[in-house]
Amino acid sequence: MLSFLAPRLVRGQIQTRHPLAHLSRRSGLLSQPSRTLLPPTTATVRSPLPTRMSSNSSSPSPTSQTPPGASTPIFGPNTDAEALTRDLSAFLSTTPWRLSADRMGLERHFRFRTFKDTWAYMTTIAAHSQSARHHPEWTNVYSSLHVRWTTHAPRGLSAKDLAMARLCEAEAAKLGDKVVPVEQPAVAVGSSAEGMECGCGEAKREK
Ligand SMILES: C[C@H](O)[C@H](O)[C@H]1CNC2=NC(N)=NC(=O)C2=N1
Repeated sequence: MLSFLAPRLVRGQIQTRHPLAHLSRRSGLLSQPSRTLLPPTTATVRSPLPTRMSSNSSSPSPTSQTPPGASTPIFGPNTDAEALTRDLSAFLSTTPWRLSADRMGLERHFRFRTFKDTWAYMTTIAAHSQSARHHPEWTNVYSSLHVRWTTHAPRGLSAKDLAMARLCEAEAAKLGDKVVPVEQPAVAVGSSAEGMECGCGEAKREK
């Protein structure tokens, strides 16, 4: 029985995770992942990128039908799909960033030591966003932050999203242990605070 094809129920949401995803996370051992026959879900897609990516659709719209390759990104028009696919694969296999469930965004969950650290990080990213004229979709609850990069117009994943996700990663790396390692949540929380572990209960009084 192909039990690994069965969706995993996490907090009432369906999660699709390639059974060998752990092999590909850093080792790159799984270069040709098999595709599941599952429709896109509201959960973060954790499968590594297939080698064949979606084309530059001018009207990307996730359908209710099973797509060929549920984890292929949906790029915006005028995107160099080949180059972006290559760069994305490298980025996703070396960082906690994930392709979002609608396949049009990159997202990562952060946890900081304190609210002050979180706020400072958001201020830094906000300033970069203003300069780059590309703005995040993000949700903050106390010291938790969920960041998603997608391009609204024209709709779809673009090189700008990857550039901003890289920038977020670089800024977080500068903060050292002010960024707390955290499992990426199975449930995408970009659209609401649901599922965000704020860490309030564990927090000591901030200065
Ligand atoms: C004119 C201005 O550059 C555009 O409206 C920008 C603003 N910030 C943006 N941010 C994001 N994430 N996607 C966009 O399409 C976008 N468009």
